[in-house]
Formats: sequence, structure tokens, C-alpha cells
Amino acid sequence: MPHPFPGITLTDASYSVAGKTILPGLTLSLTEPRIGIVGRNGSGKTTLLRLLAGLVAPTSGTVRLGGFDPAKDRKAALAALGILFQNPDHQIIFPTVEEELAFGLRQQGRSDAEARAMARETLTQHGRLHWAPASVATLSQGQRHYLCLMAVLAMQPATILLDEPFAGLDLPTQTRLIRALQGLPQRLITISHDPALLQGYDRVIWLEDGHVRQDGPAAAVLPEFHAEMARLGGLDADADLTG
Ligand SMILES: Nc1ncnc2c1ncn2[C@@H]1O[C@H](COP(=O)(O)OP(=O)(O)OP(=O)(O)O)[C@@H](O)[C@H]1O
Repeated sequence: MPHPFPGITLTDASYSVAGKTILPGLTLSLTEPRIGIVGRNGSGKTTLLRLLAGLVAPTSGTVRLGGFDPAKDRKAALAALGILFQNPDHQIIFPTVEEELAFGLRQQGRSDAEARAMARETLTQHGRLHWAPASVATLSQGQRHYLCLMAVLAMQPATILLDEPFAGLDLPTQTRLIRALQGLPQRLITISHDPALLQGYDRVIWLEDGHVRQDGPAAAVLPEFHAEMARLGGLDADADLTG
């Protein structure tokens, strides 16, 4: 089923760095409400997400988000997309939780007072209002990750890109977040190694060495992906770093 928010289209988009092709020409039209990206370590998942978000420009081909180039029109990309990185320390810039949450909201044009009120409202929704004055440095890695997720959700972008959103989160927090994410009207594009998170997704793209190995509904792709991962896990040697 198509989604009311504009999709992201890649047309023969490739990405190379340091003489190495990480993604060959990919052509994808990402319009479904829930899209998962799976693949082994180093298969190109994060690179694809960075390309979709316009954080890097394709070496050749095009990426379009509702008609504009997210790498060139950064303002439009920031308004349309939210991204949760794997490592919260790449994302957090402010000393306190409230300031960190308010920052993104101010970037969207809200006054300082409005942004702070919304930051506190978000913390309340997540049962974390007591975190507001906390120094970010005193939070654990998992708590910092959760803060980044709350910051993205507070901004309510039309499309949310999540890179391993549950890394380091305890099970009760994961369970609550699965429910919270399921209820969101926005498009989610999620990288995850966790089958529970991608269950029921409209579409799952399985990347292998930058190529699309399979692309279809979660119910079709995930069982084959996990069977292949189990098969590889049963082999003696790991050829991860070859090539
Ligand atoms: N800036 C860079 N310079 C050189 N190689 C890079 C760079 N960025 C990514 N790569 C290489 O591109 C490949 C894909 O990396 P990417 O981070 O996209 O993989 P991934 O599927 O997200 O992996 P993981 O599951 O471990 O997060 C890897 O082999 C990585 O070493």
C-alpha cells in the first residue's frame, strides 16, 4: 500500500569511496510505510541509509526525496527526514537532555520556549521527564541511544531512518518502543538484525555486498535471510574481511 508521504527514489545510484564500490547502481522506489534493510556486517546498509538521507551524495545516478535531491537541499531533507544513527555519540551535541531534545525542535523554526515545552512533553510521553535536567554524560550508552530516538520522534519527520534502533536497549524498553513505533503514522526505514522488529514490515530489502539479494514482504524475505544467516553461522571460517 502506498504511503501519503512522498517516497525516496534511487535511480542507478552508486556509491564508491577510496576506490572501492560499496553500492553498485541501485534502482529502488521506497514508498511503503514500513521498510526494513537487512544484511551481514559490511553489506552496505548504513551507507544506503546515508545515501537516502542525503548525508552523502551518490557517486553516480540520482537520489530523490519527493522530487528534490537530499544531498543538495539539506534544509528540505532536514524537514522531511529524521535519522537515528547506530552510535548516539555521533548525534548528541548538547550537555543536558532537555537542551538536546529542544535543539532539533528549534532547528525546525520553533521558539526556545516552545521547543523546551515540546521537549518536556516528549519526555513525559516516554515516562522520562525526570531526565530533563540530567547531564547527557551521566546517561548510559543505552540511555543516550534512547534520548536520540526521542529526539527524532519529537521532530515528527515524514520519514524516519533508523539504524539499529534497539542497540543497547533493555528488553522492557524495546517492547515499549516496538509498540510506539508500530503506532507511528510516519514511514519507517529500519536497519535491524532483530527479526522481531521487522516482523510484519511491508517490505524488506536484503543487501549482500551492496547488491539487492532479495526484496519483498517481510514474511517472504526474513525466513530465507535467517536461514542463510544460520547456515553461514554453522560454517567454520568467517570470510568477513576478505575482498
Ligand atoms: N568511509 C569509508 N571508507 C572506506 N570504506 C568504507 C567507508 N564507509 C563504509 N565503508 C565500507 O563499506 C562497507 C559497507 O559499510 P556499511 O557501514 O554500509 O555496512 P553495514 O551493512 O551497515 O554494516 P554493519 O552491519 O556492520 O553496521 C564496509 O566494507 C565498510 O568497510
